[in-house]
Amino acid sequence: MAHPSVPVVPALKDELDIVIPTIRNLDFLEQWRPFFQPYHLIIVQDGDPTKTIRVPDGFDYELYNRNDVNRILGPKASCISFKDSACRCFGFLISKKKYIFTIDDDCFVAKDPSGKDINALAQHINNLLTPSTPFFFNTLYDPYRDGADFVRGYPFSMREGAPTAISHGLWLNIPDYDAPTQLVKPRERNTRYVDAVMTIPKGTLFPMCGMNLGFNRELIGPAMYFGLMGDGQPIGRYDDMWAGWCAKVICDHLGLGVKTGLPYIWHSKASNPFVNLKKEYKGIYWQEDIIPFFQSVSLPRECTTVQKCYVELSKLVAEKLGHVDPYFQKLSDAMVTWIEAWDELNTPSQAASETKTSPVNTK
Ligand SMILES: O=c1ccn([C@@H]2O[C@H](COP(=O)(O)OP(=O)(O)O[C@H]3OC[C@H](O)[C@H](O)[C@H]3O)[C@@H](O)[C@H]2O)c(=O)[nH]1
Ligand SMILES: [Mn+2]
Repeated sequence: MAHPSVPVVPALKDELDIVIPTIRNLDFLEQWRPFFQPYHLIIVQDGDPTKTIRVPDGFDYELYNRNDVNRILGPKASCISFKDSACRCFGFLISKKKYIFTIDDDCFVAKDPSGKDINALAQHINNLLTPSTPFFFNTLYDPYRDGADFVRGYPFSMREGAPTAISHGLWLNIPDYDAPTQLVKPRERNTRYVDAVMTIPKGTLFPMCGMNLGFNRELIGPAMYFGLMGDGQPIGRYDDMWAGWCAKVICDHLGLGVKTGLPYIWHSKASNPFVNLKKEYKGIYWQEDIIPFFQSVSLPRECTTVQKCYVELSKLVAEKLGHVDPYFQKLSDAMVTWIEAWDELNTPSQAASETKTSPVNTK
């Protein structure tokens, strides 16, 4: 029990950045203020860099537009998508913190069945700070949660679990459906609140959605590249999917865990299914080749770091998916550029020299 006179410091206050990709004013932050205000925000402004993005007063943030991306990365900026939410991964790159939470600007505070506001950030932090169980499924779901445990038959030698790299949250109201599903079910809303957090078993892929996502940047950051999407690219809305597939095979290889389930956010805006179909359609049939590729990936023992795994994966992408479309050679090259940028920005000497055009705003 915290002593009343000692202020409670929010968990990971100085170890976590909140990354928001945006093309609009960030009024949505007003609803998140009780939960987000103590944390530093990294706002990645997409689209026209001359447009001013309004951020509510009282938030500590840094804002990067396309001019900043080009200035900081130089030629390596080619790996950061333009006019697609995939641009958010620049925020992952430029951050210096151990943890990241990323959220879309049309995601609001949801209420649990008791009517209480859900602090999605606190739940992600709890998910990330407790182990995962990728090697043996616990049928009572998250065994580290209050009121739960490992069930009978769960090997005691495996109850220490694995470090959690990713925490994948869900959405009430507008579900993250692909365009064909949106088109045939335009009025479907997700009203089902499932009170569970599960570890995605080792060897199983999953469709990672970027709108309500937390991860440990030190464990898996270099794999969280959201690919080449949007302007000038033949595909969109597969940014988070690509990152999730790459990250999951690397987590499996390195013995790290990925959780999905709580927390929920309230996803308020359905994007246009016709526009989405134009962005997605190649991905819808390419993924019939992409998924078997990721299911077949076996990374060599010498790949002991995320960077080594990722570069090895980029070679396999070119080799095994190059026949699908020339895009995959471009993507393979961009994956290597991303790792070069990651290592360049995250070596102490270089990182310190980065300056920001937009002054860091304090409360
Ligand atoms: O060109 C753009 C368009 C949007 N953004 C920002 O990205 C966030 C998501 O945008 P939005 O909510 O309009 O699209 P959704 O269809 O709901 O997004 C889902 O599917 C695509 C992605 O995978 C995304 O993560 C999913 O949530 C929002 O913050 C926009 O401001 C952008 O940066 N550039
Ligand atoms: Mn949305």
